[in-house]
Amino acid sequence: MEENQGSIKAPPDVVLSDTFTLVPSDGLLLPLQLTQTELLLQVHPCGRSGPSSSRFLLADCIGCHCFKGKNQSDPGGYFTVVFYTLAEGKGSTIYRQRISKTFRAGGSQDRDQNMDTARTWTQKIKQLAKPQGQTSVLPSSPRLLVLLNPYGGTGEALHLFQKHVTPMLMEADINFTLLVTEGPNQARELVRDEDLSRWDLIVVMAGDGLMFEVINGLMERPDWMDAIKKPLAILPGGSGNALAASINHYIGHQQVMGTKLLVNCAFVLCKGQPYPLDLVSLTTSSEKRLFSFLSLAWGFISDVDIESEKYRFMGSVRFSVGTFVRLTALRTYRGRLSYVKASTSTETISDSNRPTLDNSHSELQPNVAGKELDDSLLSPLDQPVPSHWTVVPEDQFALVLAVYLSHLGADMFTAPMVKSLGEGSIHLFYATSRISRGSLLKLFLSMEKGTHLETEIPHLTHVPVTAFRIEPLHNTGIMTVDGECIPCGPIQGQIHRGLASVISIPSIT
Ligand SMILES: Nc1ncnc2c1ncn2[C@@H]1O[C@H](COP(=O)(O)OP(=O)(O)OP(=O)(O)O)[C@@H](O)[C@H]1O
Repeated sequence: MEENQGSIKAPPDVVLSDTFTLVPSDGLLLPLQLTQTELLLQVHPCGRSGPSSSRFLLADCIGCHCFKGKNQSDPGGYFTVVFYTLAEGKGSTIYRQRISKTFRAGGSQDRDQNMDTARTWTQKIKQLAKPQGQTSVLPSSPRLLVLLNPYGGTGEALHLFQKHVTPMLMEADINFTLLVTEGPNQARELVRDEDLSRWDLIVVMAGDGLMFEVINGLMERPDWMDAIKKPLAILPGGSGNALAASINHYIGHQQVMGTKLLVNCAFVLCKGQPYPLDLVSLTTSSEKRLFSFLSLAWGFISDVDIESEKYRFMGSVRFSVGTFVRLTALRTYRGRLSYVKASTSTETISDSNRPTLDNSHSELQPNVAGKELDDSLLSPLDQPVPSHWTVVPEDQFALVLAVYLSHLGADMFTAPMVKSLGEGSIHLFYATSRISRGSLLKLFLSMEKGTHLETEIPHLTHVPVTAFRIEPLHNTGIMTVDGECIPCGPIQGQIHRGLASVISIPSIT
């Protein structure tokens, strides 16, 4: 919202213009104008102190409703407009905050006429508040299935959903069915067997672990090719919340955590459209196939992730505590690492050239052989990697991380080079045992702001790749996929660009 000192200059594209009383107010009639992009309210007549006009962006508007006055003798017609504007909160952080404005139309003695005016404004505001210039893939009243893990993060997901998300969805006229999960794998089995035509959107209010379950459940279906295109949405309710933080970053929102991140993401859910999400197909030596949207970690990062489970009550601080604990007794792991370098043409996708769901232009588009998704870059795990692969000589590693989103957690801006969803690149980081504890500490302390790669860190390598293979020499240690623990052993993967679909909005910057 912007406030101006001068009177409203007549904008060139006025759609509606009238005078209303602001409720509650001192009864003054105030001029209100609706343009294609804004609602402009003249608050005070010129010459009086204080801001004279307020401007609200329709891009920030999630809903508008009209209603009659409570009192039968009141002939007024009312409408309330709800915005989630970017505003500075405590500690100078900028995040979305609710502003609602209620107007009373009382130009006539006839209640029906005043209600007609309120209805006309409501309908026009709702129409113009829809994302403009984009073909909407979702219906105007989408049917949402919300899967919520009550034990994610600090165990407050249900309370946070009811307090912050339910009111927003109601104001945005979005219906939802809430399913609170009762244990691990329930969500995976549900999406695997569900009649997906009942839902327009599957929303995950949890951490990245539940989203991992949902994606793998969809990929286990016989109709996975269609099922994996079902739009997914994330609301942060876990302790890591990497997908939520990454989308928040790509949009241009400031890095925030907790309820601020939740409100930003709930706004995205109300206003968003599906965007392509890359998946990495992972194969283990037991022929098990997994689909990952975030990361594969071996060594320091997965050790911290899993060993810090016991500090879960601390929320995301658990990762910082876990980092200090593990640094004092750093473990290293012997193994081999190989990869296919990404071609330098892997470009950042701006909103204007972003591939649509059906029209991705990359050579990394999913390749379907028969009914299987073909990992064309990979050879079987029990055979050597193809000759064009780069092979890192066998070494002792402190960490190996393959990450495909910008954030590994709400305050872990691990891959600042990732600017948008669906870029088609895996960012492979590895550090050998020669890295010093001091360097590792510096790396993790500066990761919060994403400044860790601004100076060279000896013995840490970063390379963008499209496929990789990790071969631990001993099956000890911890490996995680999207933060979930898997048995440690040989594993390889390749990226499939835009295979899944996730709700986001265009960048605001
Ligand atoms: N009702 C439940 N009880 C116990 N575990 C559950 C339940 N529902 C889901 N789970 C499991 O909990 C695990 C972690 O869930 P989730 O990702 O939501 O939280 P988190 O680990 O706190 O967050 P993050 O993954 O972002 O760190 C998932 O593997 C999921 O299978």
